[in-house]
Amino acid sequence: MPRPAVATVGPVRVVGTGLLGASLGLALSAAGVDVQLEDASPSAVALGRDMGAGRPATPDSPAPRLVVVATPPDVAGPTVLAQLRAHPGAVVTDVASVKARVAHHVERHGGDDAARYVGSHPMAGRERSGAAAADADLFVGRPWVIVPGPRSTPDAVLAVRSLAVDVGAAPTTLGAQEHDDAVALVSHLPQLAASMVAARLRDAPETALGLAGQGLRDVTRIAASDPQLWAAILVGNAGPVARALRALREDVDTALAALERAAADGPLTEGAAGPLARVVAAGNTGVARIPGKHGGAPRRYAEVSVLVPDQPGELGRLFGEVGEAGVNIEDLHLEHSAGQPVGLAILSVDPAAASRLEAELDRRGWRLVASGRAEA
Ligand SMILES: NC(=O)c1ccc[n+]([C@@H]2O[C@H](COP(=O)([O-])OP(=O)(O)OC[C@H]3O[C@@H](n4cnc5c(N)ncnc54)[C@H](O)[C@@H]3O)[C@@H](O)[C@H]2O)c1
Ligand SMILES: O=C(O)C(=O)C[C@]1(C(=O)O)C=C[C@@H](O)C=C1
Repeated sequence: MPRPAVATVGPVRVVGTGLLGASLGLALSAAGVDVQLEDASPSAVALGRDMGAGRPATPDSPAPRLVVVATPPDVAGPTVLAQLRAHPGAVVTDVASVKARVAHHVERHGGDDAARYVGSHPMAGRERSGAAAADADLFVGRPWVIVPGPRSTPDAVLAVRSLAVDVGAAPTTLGAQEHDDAVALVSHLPQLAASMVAARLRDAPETALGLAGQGLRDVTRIAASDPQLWAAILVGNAGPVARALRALREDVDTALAALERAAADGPLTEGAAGPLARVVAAGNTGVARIPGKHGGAPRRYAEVSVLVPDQPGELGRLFGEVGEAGVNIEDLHLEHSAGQPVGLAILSVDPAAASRLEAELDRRGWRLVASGRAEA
C-alpha cells in the first residue's frame, strides 16, 4: 500500500511510550516518519519498540525536530521544560488531558523557550493504558485541540497542527482554560459518572449482574480506566470538574427527592413522576447535541435493526449485502448478550435509503426488528 504523504518532518521524539505515545509512534512510523522513543520506564520503551512505534532514543540519536510529551499530566509541565532545554532546535508539544497547568508551568519557567511550545490534546483514547493497547488509527477522525501559548511562534503552531492532520485527526484551536472547562463537561465528568455507576456493582448479586444488558455496558465502558492516570487528570482540572459535579449533584438530589416521595406515598403521588420525566427529558436534549461520527454538526440517520445469527461470517455477509444494495453504513451499534444465539446489528443509514434497504434485506431472508429509533 502506498504511504500517505505527511507534512511532519522527523525525527519525532515521543516521551512517554504508553497508550498515547505508542499510538502516535505507530501512526507516524507507518507514514515513514523517523520516531525516537523515550520513557522513564525502560520496559515501556522496549514494548513500544516491539509494537513498531519507533526506535529507542539513545545519546547518539539525531536531534529531534518535534518532541511529543505523552506522560501523565502531573509530570507533563516539567517534562516539556526539560525537553525544550535538551532540544533547542525542536518544537515541543504535549498531549496531556489538562492544559492550563502545563501552559502556566511553561509560561512561568520556560523563558524564551516557551516560543517553541504549543499545547495539544487529541480527543482520542481508550480505557486501557500502555503500549500494548496502542492503535495506529486511534486519532483518525477525532478532534485534536491545539492550545497555542501567548508566546508560541506561528511555525511551532503549524508543526503541531500538521502532526494532528498527519495522523488523521481534525485540529481545532482553543485557549487553555477554555479547553479545560470544555473537557470537564465532555470527558472528566463522564469518567467520574461511569466510575460511580460501576462502583455500585461491586457488591451486586451474581443474579443481577447476569442480567446486565447493553445499557449498562454503554454507561460503564470507561469505568475500566487507569485510576492513577485519572486521579492526576481530575486533580489537574479540579475547579471545572468540581463545578460540573456540583451541577450533576443537583440533578441527583432532584431525582432522589421524587423517588423518596414515590417510595413513601406511592407512584401516583403528586410531584413524583414529573421531576423524573424532566430529568430523562433533559438527558434527551443533551444527548441529541452530541455531534455525529465526523465530529461535525449533528445529522439524523435512520436506523435499520437486523438480527444476526451468532455464527462466524454472518456479520460480514450482512455488510456485504448492504453494500450490494448500494447503501453506506454511516454508523453501527452491536448489541449482544452472552449465551444468546443472535445479536442485534443496528445500522445507521441515510434516511432516504432506509426503506429500500429494509425491503432488500427482508427479500434476502434477514430478520428485521422494528426500532423506529433515529440517531441525532
Ligand atoms: N488514555 C487516554 O484515553 C488519553 C487520551 C488523550 C490524552 N491522554 C493523555 O495522554 C497522556 C498519556 O496517557 P496514556 O493513556 O498514554 O498513559 P499511559 O499510562 O499508557 O502512558 C504513560 C507513559 O508515560 C511514562 N512516564 C511517566 N512518567 C514519565 C516521565 N516523568 N518521563 C517519561 N515518561 C514517563 C510511563 O512510564 C508510561 O509509559 C496523559 O497526559 C493523558 O492525560 C490520555
Ligand atoms: O474513549 C475513551 O476511552 C476515552 O477515555 C477518551 C477520552 C475521552 O474522554 O473522550 C479520555 C480522555 C482523554 O483526555 C481524551 C479522550
